[in-house]
Amino acid sequence: MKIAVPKEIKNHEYRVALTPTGARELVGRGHSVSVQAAAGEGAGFSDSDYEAAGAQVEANVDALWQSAELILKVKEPQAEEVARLTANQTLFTYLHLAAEEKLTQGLMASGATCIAYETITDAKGGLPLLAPMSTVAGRMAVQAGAHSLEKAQGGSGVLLPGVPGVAPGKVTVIGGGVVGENAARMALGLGAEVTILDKSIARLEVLDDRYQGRIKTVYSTADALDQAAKESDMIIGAVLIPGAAAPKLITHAMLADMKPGSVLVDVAIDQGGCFETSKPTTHAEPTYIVDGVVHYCVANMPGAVARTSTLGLTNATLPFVLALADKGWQQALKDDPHFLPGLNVHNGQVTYQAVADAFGLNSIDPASAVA
Ligand SMILES: NC(=O)C1=CN([C@@H]2O[C@H](COP(=O)(O)OP(=O)(O)OC[C@H]3O[C@@H](n4cnc5c(N)ncnc54)[C@H](O)[C@@H]3O)[C@@H](O)[C@H]2O)C=CC1
Ligand SMILES: CC(=O)C(=O)O
Ligand SMILES: [Mg+2]
Repeated sequence: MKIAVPKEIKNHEYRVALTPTGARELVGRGHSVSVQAAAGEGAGFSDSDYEAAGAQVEANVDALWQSAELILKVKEPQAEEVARLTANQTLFTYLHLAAEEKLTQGLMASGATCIAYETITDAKGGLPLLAPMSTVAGRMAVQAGAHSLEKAQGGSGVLLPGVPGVAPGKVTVIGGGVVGENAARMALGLGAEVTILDKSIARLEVLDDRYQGRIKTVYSTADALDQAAKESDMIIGAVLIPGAAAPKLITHAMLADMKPGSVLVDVAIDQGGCFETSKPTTHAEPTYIVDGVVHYCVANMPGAVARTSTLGLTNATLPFVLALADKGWQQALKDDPHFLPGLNVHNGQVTYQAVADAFGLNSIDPASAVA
């Protein structure tokens, strides 16, 4: 199979979808791999590393896209990438479609087969291709939030661990999944007072057991959210309803109850965000202030730590990439019930119910697309 790896073009996105190690695996199985010149640079992989692994380095972006059967990316395609996609191509990347109607329409119009990393499941009920980047983003959320608390950033001037004789800052994490637990761990490590809110009692039980009371767990209700808004120095938004738009849990009106200079870090921004006043930001300008509350809403947080993130992401994606290349997308998805929900768009139709629901579109069962 002819596989292409473009250089990512989203703002300050330095990850790459395939490492030289992955290229070597594919080439060893008889596939042809073209990597755009300098695609791996931001993650510490040179063109000659890819060549040594048996890949071709392609400087001509048009030629790279036109010759590909399978395109491997990290971030959702940007407008100029959508325009390049054709009906006989398969795209494998993060898509987050429920947050982006225009992108959804563009992918439908392309006729391409679009498989999202973030809706692939595993036997334990997890999202194995989202989890490594959620781990990164969760760990980064606290350092981004702590920086945002500094006065020069518009923050309240609270140091999370406090000092002897001065109480630590309060961090509330909404959603105790992969992002939430990793954020909570970091905040705990810094010496903050940490509370996690979740709708899942089972998940709160796991966290309570794991952290032995060092992290408070609270069932997420409107009352609990009101209290979090009033008391927290930092709130981290880490909820997910897989594939769907995030619920708005902190409303604009609730900002009036928050302490001036407190910080909202909306990690769920890639699914539309879980705070009403969130809008996507970039690493170039990560924060903005609404009613005295600092908002950090970067939609590709792991892109900033591209070396670690690329290695973590490609460890998780490689088995799926190999299955797509070896078997073709239809057989690969047919053979694996956890890979099948990755299919979001095929042949002009949405194949993921929550994405269709977000925009009032019809969807078809992904199983019918591979039959
Ligand atoms: N901004 C960025 O760069 C990145 C963003 N993300 C995003 O972070 C979000 C969270 O991802 P994960 O932690 O992997 O998901 P997860 O599925 O592991 O955890 C989500 C948690 O939210 C809880 N939840 C759902 N609705 C809730 C509600 N109304 N109130 C309280 N809790 C609720 C669930 O019970 C679950 O425990 C996703 O939108 C993901 O795409 C992930 C990586 C990078
Ligand atoms: C999950 C995601 O959006 C990211 O890693 O950028
Ligand atoms: Mg996005």
